[in-house]
Amino acid sequence: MTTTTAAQPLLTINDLGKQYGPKVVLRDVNLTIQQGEFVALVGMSGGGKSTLLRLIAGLEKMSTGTLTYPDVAPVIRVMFQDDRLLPWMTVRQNITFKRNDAALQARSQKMLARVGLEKWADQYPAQLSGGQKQRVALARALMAKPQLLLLDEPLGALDALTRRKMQDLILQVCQEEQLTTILVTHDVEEAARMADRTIVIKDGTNRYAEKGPDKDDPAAVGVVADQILHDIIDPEGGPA
Ligand SMILES: Nc1ncnc2c1ncn2[C@@H]1O[C@H](COP(=O)(O)OP(=O)(O)OP(=O)(O)O)[C@@H](O)[C@H]1O
Repeated sequence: MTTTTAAQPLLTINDLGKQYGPKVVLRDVNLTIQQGEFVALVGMSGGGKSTLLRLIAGLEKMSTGTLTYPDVAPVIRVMFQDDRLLPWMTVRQNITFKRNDAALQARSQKMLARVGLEKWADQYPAQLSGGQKQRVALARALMAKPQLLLLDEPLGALDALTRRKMQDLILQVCQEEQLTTILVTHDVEEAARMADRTIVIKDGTNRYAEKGPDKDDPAAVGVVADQILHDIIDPEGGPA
């Protein structure tokens, strides 16, 4: 997503560190996320990407450092790899939690339309495909009109074609809703394809940042994906 207005920080992370007991998972993370930016976090498995996302979400406390919002604290929603839908509720109930408020019902209708599921509103999660369930999870995340959407491998369990369609849907929705988005992914091509900027988390810190390709040039995605992969595996990598 390309922003046309001058970049304004949505959140700033300074010298962030996270330990679990003696185990240091993150250290010296310094990062600024701009409003409207789509940022991907990539890196080796166990490198601390999801931990960083949970810290940003406020689901865990950092051990050291600060996370500040130059403006007001944004409304944040998280989408995970598993859809976390309630099986005893219909699609609509899963996103409205059975509240009957008229504005909420209207927004649920709009969000279901946005993710292409109006016709599935009265079905139960067990009747949906994996991709459809993730669409419901996306609609649910959007209900609160978040400013910051955190995506923790939400497409990891989907087949390649469904995944590609979901990438496009997420990009479109993020643009329409003017969201700032942080995506954790294992897939370097997904990062290159979706993100304005990809941050490589390595040795517990943010080592590299790769700018996303021109979205109108499909061939450029592969070039950026290769560079991200190189950053991840480069044994000589220094600080960003
Ligand atoms: N609650 C916890 N207690 C102890 N260790 C934890 C806890 N949560 C995460 N860790 C450890 O922190 C490290 C980073 O985990 P994290 O899930 O953030 O990595 P990741 O980069 O997201 O990995 P993956 O790509 O495999 O999902 C791992 O070694 C993990 O075992």
